[in-house]
Amino acid sequence: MGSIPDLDGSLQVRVLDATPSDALRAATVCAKLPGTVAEPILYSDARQCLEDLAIKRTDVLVVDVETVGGDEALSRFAVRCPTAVIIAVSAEGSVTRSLNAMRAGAHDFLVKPYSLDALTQKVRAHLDMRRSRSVAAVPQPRREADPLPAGAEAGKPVGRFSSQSQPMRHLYATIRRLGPSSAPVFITGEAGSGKTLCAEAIHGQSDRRTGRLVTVNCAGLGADELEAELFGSLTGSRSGRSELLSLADGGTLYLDEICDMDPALQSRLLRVIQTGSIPAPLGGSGKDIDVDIRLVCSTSRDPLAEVAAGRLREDLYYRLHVLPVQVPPLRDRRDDILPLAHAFLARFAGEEARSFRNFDADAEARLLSYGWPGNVRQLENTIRQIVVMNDGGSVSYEMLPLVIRDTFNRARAPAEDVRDRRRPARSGRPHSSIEPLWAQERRIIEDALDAFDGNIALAAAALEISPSTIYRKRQSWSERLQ
Ligand SMILES: Nc1ncnc2c1ncn2[C@@H]1O[C@H](COP(=O)(O)OP(=O)(O)OP(=O)(O)O)[C@@H](O)[C@H]1O
Repeated sequence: MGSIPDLDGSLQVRVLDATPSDALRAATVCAKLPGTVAEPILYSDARQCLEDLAIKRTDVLVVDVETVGGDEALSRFAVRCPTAVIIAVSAEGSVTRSLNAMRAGAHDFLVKPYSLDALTQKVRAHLDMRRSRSVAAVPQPRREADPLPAGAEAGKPVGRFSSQSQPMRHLYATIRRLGPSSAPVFITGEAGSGKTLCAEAIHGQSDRRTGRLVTVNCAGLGADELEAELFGSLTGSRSGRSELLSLADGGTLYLDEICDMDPALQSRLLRVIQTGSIPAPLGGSGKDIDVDIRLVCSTSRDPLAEVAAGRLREDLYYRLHVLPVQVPPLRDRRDDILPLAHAFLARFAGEEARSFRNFDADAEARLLSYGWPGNVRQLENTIRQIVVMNDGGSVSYEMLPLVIRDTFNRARAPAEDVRDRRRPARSGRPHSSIEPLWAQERRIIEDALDAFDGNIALAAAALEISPSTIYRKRQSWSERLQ
């Protein structure tokens, strides 16, 4: 049991989910993983799966937390397949549920209904990490120095990046150079440009890749929740220890959108960086805990302007801004647009069983001239939307979403919209009839979900946001309404 995935024979996949359609979806994705994959085994009975894990090899286990019987039970599954990549899925999308699943031994967590793409990416990323770990474990002859790859080699894509433009080749070389250091990295770049991919690649290039990469979206959690998850609390954490920080011990902590972290939390983080230890929770009897964590953080804003505005502590900025990395916006690397569009087209056409193979000349010209304010994420979502809504051999200009086809008209429309919307207020619309922003946002997102029969991936694509934004928003609405 517990052989190295994909290195000695076919990949063995097991899926445990009492809902047959969910089990089948997961199995279909796993069957398409790279390399030789044995026919995935589906279980609806947790006991049968547990018995098989004890005696049969498992490389990938996709497991529904509710079918297993909760997080405690999940840990019994995890100990029976210590080298398998375990992805826990659950209909409950709370941060606590996801953290408990990870504590129980899962490598990653997805909220149902998850997109097939999200599952593929997670399984692939963990398999890649395992593969590089097992290769690293083979003793290498001692060398005087480990030179960095030079020239063209240094500019080859790292991690999950695939683009090849000159600015990106420069970025890959930078990541290779700073990856092995333990100094903090500060990533800047517009939303959707690839900052998360960058953090993953930096972790993958470091000796810490055998440890965890723990990602925290500072914009996605309320101040109290983030504090409890990051620093632990006597009431909120079972052990009284700092849960996320201790999960990242020996690995990398990626703080996404650091400027959104509450200033009081920024002070506590600064103290952890200064002392290299996590203070025991206030009022507790425990001791400070020494940790070895590499910090990588990101922002899509101008960090110095955030310091000037008092949203980012200056002393924290200088502690974190040691190795700066900038991910260029897509409009500044137009050579990437068509190769990325073709790669997304091939991927989504395969996933959605469509026959698209290319773009016609007008469509290509428009993709190239468009500004892509939402960067690679917008391009990815646009291609997915086109593939889902159409079929044919090549993508035509008419298949492009209106916002991309007709920038001039769309650019005028919002201003007119705003004028139209302001008019009723001036004519005496009562203030009490103005709906709060979060409620308007909720209505728009729920309309999109209705339009796509509850499919979060498609609704997110149409709204040009990431599926995780929808999950986060839903979580915050349910908390508001409790
Ligand atoms: N060079 C690339 N090659 C392939 N896919 C990419 C590339 N860059 C970004 N992507 C894809 O684009 C999407 C957005 O990337 P990512 O999440 O890393 O951006 P981000 O800057 O962290 O976004 P945000 O600021 O919203 O958190 C992801 O689905 C990612 O896989």
